[in-house]
Amino acid sequence: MSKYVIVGGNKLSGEVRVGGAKNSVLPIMAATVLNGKLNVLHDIPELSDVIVMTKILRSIGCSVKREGSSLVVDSSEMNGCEIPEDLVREMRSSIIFLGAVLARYGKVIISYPGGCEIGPRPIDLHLRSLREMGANITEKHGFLFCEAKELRGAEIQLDFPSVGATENIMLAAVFAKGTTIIRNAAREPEIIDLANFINSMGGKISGAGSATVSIEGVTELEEVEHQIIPDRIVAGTYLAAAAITRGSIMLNNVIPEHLQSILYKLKECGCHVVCKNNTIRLDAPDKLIAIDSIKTLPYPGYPTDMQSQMMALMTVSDGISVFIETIFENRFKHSEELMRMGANIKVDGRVAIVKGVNKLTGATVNAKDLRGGAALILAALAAEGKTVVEKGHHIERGYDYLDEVLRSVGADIQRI
Ligand SMILES: CC(=O)N[C@H]1[C@@H](OP(=O)(O)OP(=O)(O)OC[C@H]2O[C@@H](n3ccc(=O)[nH]c3=O)[C@H](O)[C@@H]2O)O[C@H](CO)[C@@H](O)[C@@H]1O
Ligand SMILES: C=C(OP(=O)(O)O)C(=O)O
Repeated sequence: MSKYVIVGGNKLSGEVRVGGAKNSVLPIMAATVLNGKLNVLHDIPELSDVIVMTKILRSIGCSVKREGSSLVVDSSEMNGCEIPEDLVREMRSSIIFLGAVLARYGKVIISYPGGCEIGPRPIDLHLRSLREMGANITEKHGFLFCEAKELRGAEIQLDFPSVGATENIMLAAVFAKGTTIIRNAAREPEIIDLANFINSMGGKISGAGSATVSIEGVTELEEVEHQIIPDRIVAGTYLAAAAITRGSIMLNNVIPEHLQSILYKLKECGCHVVCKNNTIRLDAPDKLIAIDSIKTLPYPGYPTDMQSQMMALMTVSDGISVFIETIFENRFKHSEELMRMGANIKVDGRVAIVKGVNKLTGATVNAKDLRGGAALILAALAAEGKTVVEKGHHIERGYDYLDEVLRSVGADIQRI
């Protein structure tokens, strides 16, 4: 198991190119089963989640080849609909095979998904919606047996704008008879990327990025080549890394519009931020100002996936910040580890109160989940002395070459 050893105190300075978004790549990889043809995907990060997705695709007969930063998936020889349980339990996104394989094969057997422990992550909205489209789903011994001779278009009202449920419905609806309308759909940029991918193959999806998405069923899809959008959370994490070290950074290959809620908070804590075309430059102040409150919300609200990194930043700010986590029930596990480093944090259910301290001190800490792990790396960059962040595999689900990238902008960090 990997760990990261960091000696804090270096101001970061330099340029970083941001790669493709994990949360776009994973559903799009699942969507490659749809066309039964060649799919060429560009800007694919080297993440452990991408490796798991690759193994799943291969297990059902697809060929997957990495060519530099591109991935070539040929789904013409797909010959199975049973998704291996050990792989499904490794990550949440495996559940997106539910809609994709059902659409292509008319049948799928899949277990309940695993992933980071950040609170309960039910899939009731996914299942209810697919049932509304005519899927017959039975649940037994932790497995889902789904079948649909023909899926039909339906008007689906989501109780919550779930990212995964919106994606599963979009995928299932691609070949459905008639039109499917999703109301209260998730509006994340990754939903638009998935829709663009499907439309490039000949699908008919409109409204992605708004609360109402409409999918008209088609009968066939073509070969496709697609560029994945840049990862807004990775971008936000590197901006926060520069901010916590009182440094500066220039990010290339970003879509500033996707980071508006994050940039707004970084400006509130005193950072100077300039966006120009596909770049963002951040210069940090000598002393960060505490942000009054951060409430996580579905896009375009402040993302839950940037909550822990911003908390790391607030541990060394001037004043008190309140965090309200509305998306996941148990996403403050990093706070205990930050406290080992000298942070002053009180957690009560979904609320955390952070009182800024003058300095953090290096310690041995555990990454408990992906973004919480990233938050510990950020804290370590600012802390006095040496920090060891153990259980680095969580971090490698979402950040590739993290140590190399941070070293290239001046950090003292080693991956062991
Ligand atoms: C691979 C990927 O894209 N992951 C992202 C996706 O996860 P994911 O797609 O799992 O997140 P959802 O938007 O579905 O979940 C948000 C909330 O809705 C609840 N819920 C969801 C589905 C359901 O059937 N029932 C239900 O109650 C969840 O428990 C959670 O509390 O969006 C999250 C919220 O922005 C991000 O943190 C994840 O990084
Ligand atoms: C929670 C996350 O991802 P996943 O949904 O893949 O677990 C995340 O990216 O922070």
